[in-house]
Amino acid sequence: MTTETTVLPALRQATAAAHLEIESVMRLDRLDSPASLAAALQVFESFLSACEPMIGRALPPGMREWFEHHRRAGWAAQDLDALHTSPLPRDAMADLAIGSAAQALGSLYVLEGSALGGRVIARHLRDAIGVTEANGGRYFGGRGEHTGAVWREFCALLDRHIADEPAAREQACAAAIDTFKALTRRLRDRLATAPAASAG
Ligand SMILES: C=CC1=C(C)/C(=C/C2=NC(=C\c3[nH]c(/C=C4\NC(=O)C(C)=C4C=C)c(C)c3CCC(=O)O)/C(CCC(=O)O)=C2C)NC1=O
Repeated sequence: MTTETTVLPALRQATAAAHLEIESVMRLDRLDSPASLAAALQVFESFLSACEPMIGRALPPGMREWFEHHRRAGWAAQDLDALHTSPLPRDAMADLAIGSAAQALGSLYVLEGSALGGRVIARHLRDAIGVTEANGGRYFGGRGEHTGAVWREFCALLDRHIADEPAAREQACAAAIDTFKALTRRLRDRLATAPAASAG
């Protein structure tokens, strides 16, 4: 038995640098036109479409049903449709291995954590470029007023389902770092080449 009762502080600490790095690439002020929003959404849609099935297969069985109700790739796809933007080609995500339950939990920490920005981002999209849930803001608007409750639910499930041993925590932390890095790389590549202003 360890005395540490939650894996969350370990995940936060392990991913602190990777988190800062992604924030420097994915700043809100870069979502300043429908075209730049669409470029970012292409990356999130492609990333989630590849990661969610990997995570779903590897999660502890007791978490799979919760996960099925909280997948978000479809929201990003819906937004691309509303913005008349094609999805990117399917991504094999060869640089991200999610094989164990601990790895799936660590990776899902990153995806669920990112949803915490929902309300801030929704307000920004509405005020800056007139985007609402109906015309491209479904993914970033996220769970709205339920955001905090879903996050607390996820944190409780994380603690319940992670094996109480150092190796499981280490795997979860490594997978969380890898998830941040894989997404950061794709955002950096896409946002470097995306149009800076609205293509109309
Ligand atoms: C795209 C814009 C975008 C924005 C502007 C954004 C904003 C916020 N992210 C937050 C927290 C987290 N964010 C991440 C991961 C990513 N953050 C990112 O920006 C990207 C891209 C990520 C990865 C997918 C994680 C793991 C946590 C949990 C940290 C924890 O509690 O352990 C909070 C809450 C801050 C607080 O109240 O503590 C806000 C406001 N989220 C976005 O996706």
